[in-house]
Amino acid sequence: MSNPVYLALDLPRLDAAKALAETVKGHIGGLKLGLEFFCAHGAHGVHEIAHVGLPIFLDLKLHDIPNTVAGAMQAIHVLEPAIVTVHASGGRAMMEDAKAAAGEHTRVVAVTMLTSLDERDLARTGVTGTPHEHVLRLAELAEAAGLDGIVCSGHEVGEVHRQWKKGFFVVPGLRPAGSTVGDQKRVVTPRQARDDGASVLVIGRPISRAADPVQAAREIEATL
Ligand SMILES: O=c1ccn([C@@H]2O[C@H](COP(=O)(O)O)[C@@H](O)[C@H]2O)c(=O)[nH]1
Repeated sequence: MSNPVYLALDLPRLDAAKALAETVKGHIGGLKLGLEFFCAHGAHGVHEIAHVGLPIFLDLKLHDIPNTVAGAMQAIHVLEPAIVTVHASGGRAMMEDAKAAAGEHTRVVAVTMLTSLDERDLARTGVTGTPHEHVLRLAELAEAAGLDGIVCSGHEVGEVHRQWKKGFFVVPGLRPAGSTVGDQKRVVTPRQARDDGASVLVIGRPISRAADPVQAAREIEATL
């Protein structure tokens, strides 16, 4: 089985991001480039990181009208990402058009409820029900729209996996036992998420901010 860990390269400097990726590449399965990276370094930065030789996950969390999101998906074809994110709350038509516009080898997955939110935060956005109910509802919508899977926390992935057997599940908000949680609220360990059916484990700061990132990545790998 290939390594399910995608390292989130949320670093401001391209040279530092590339050096970190090169250092830990033997202990991870892919590299996740998010908004911070893409806003700072754009397509050039993605090409640079692609030279490391691991699959690239473009976590752009696209959320706009269907025509605009489809245009953005077409524009990133050339970067050949393995995975791209859109927001499920953008609606079914937007997700359908995003999938139709994506490259043949790109998995399109929908962000359901950010792992930095809890039930109280959700209620404040005007959404009724529990995080569980909200995630399951959006997972159903993403499946109906023909997407490959969703992004959710480790709290929900087990139930979503039972309901969507062939889905592809990306789980961030992962913390090895005893590590700093930071701004994340719905967290589980990497092992727990994998056991509950996660396809991809997104891990950033527990590796990138560790005193020894290789050792941190190795220790996570050993738990899986
Ligand atoms: O719900 C979500 C969706 C995306 N993310 C992203 O994952 C990483 C997590 O980084 P850590 O340092 O391990 O907390 C980050 O790039 C987020 O943008 C998420 O955390 N939650």
